[in-house]
Amino acid sequence: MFEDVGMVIFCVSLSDYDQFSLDGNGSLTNKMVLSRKFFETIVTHPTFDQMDFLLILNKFDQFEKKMEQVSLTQCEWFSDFHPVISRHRSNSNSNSINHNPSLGQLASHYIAVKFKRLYSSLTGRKLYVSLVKGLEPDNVDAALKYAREIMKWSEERPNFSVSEYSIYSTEASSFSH
Ligand SMILES: Nc1nc2c(ncn2[C@@H]2O[C@H](COP(=O)(O)OP(=O)(O)OP(=O)(O)O)[C@@H](O)[C@H]2O)c(=O)[nH]1
Repeated sequence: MFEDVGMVIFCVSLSDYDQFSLDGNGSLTNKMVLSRKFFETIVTHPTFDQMDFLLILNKFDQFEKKMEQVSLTQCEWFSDFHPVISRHRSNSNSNSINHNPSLGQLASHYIAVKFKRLYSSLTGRKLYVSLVKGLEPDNVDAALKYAREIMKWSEERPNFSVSEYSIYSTEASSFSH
């Protein structure tokens, strides 16, 4: 715990959705569910009250590959993931904007919305999210640049709330790639 913290960057490995680990009570628990529990603890901690949070969804490269082999519903939190897939979807070039997103892109947006809804229900605030490939330095730099921008916005933010445009619904706004 530190004083003068401007924002919290919380990292989650996307590829954890089919992994298991022992929780504090010694029970085998899905690692994404463990991340969610830890996220809930940090988000509701009084030290971070009213603080901006940036969720980094890391290992997007591994995740895209894994999604082709292992269903996201392996994680109980994601049991309602039923994407509508185009037969002409592309799996490559995940950074491009296209109208046929890969399964990995659909799934990562779904996970971002899950965390955004959870965060909003706990704090009434908006969660910022960034998809990251941690082994690509430019990708990490872009996420950190996004974090600096959020801090700047929050310094400049007037004392009234402004509704923001979102293509993913209110809870799912502010999604960085
Ligand atoms: N492919 C890929 N590997 C990554 C990425 N980010 C980190 N890594 C690699 O992941 C490894 C370490 O990450 P983890 O195994 O998650 O480390 P950890 O948090 O100590 O692991 P656990 O506590 O067991 O979950 C290192 O080998 C990193 O190089 C990424 O975005 N993509």
